[in-house]
Amino acid sequence: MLTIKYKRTMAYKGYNRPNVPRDPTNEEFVLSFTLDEVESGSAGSFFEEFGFVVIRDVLSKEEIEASVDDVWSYLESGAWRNTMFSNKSNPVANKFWSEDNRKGPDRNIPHQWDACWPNMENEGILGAPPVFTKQAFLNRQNPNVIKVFTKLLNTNKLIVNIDRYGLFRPTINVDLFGDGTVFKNKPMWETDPNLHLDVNPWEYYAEVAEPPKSIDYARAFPSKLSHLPTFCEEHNATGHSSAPGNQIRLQALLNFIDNREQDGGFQLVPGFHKHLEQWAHRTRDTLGKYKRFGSFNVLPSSDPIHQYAERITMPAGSLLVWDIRLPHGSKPNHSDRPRMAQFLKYFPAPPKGTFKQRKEIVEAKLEQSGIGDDLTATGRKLFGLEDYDD
Ligand SMILES: O=C(O)CCC(=O)C(=O)O
Repeated sequence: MLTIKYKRTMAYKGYNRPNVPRDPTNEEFVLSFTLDEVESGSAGSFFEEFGFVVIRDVLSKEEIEASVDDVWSYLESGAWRNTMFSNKSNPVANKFWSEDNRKGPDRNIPHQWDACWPNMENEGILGAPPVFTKQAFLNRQNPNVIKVFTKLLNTNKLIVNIDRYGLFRPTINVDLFGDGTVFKNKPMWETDPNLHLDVNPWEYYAEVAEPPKSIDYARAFPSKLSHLPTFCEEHNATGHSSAPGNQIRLQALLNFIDNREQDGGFQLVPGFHKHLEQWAHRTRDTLGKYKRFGSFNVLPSSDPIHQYAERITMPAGSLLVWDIRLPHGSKPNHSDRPRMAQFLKYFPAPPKGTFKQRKEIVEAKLEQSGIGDDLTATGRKLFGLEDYDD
């Protein structure tokens, strides 16, 4: 027992945890940067040091309101159900399909949130499928968001992945019927605390680089317009650190409601991007032995790494970007306020023609979303509908 503990602690020898500065104007939040500070490079210097950065005022008040409304509407629509129950044209699904069983719970009646809630509730994610709503697409093509990624990735030829929404239910003083009559604490709505890596560190830092795997976007589902979880994972199949586009890999979220410590939400291990390589070598024959082939690696709750994690709190409308090499995850909600976010990943465009299958699916989903003329020329490239010029 003692030996294992010693070995695990050794894995963090040489890791120097930097102290994350607080916002001098509001101690509830960590230090954040403006879009001008992204331009000037000061946000980038912070990012290099800490492995993450919060950019505030990326979304306008109207965009925040529209996004909050869209997360609730998405919950209510039931569009997060998997294809068996949401795809009318599938003969098996047809047997079960009806307008009634397709709906989700009412945003104003938390009493309904027990019996009917999207899966992945332990993670605070609204169901497994990626989100294809108009507002989610608009946020993905938001010029301010693109500005940040263009600067941090040093290229304007970007692709965005199609990811999900996060919604942590409030757990304190919940107004069950939305009419001020019955209030309950709901500890069972707390999400599981977790730290993980969306990359396989042992593969990323392998002595011999293996070629990256190709992705089947319509994997295992009868209709190419159905469930499609692969979209959320595409950025994780990184392969080796020396592969093209792998020198820096970013993940991000847009935060829609002021997020304080007690609201639960994102946490990370600051500065760990500088230590991951060492850690991967040290843990290759212990942790790595069991998790070798996965690109999603949860760090055991007994691992001392949890003591180094920090909640990243921030105002509504902020964009948080982190390096894929940071162990990260979330902590549960302990307040009367929900936590809401949209997850995003941008990456340099791969060679022309890589996205034939992906393009067909995204094109159909964009049309279904009703984005119409609001799809921008940049959006068409970001979503992979059109190639970038050489
Ligand atoms: O913010 C969260 O709830 C966790 C997000 C996360 O772990 C991820 O996007 O990989």
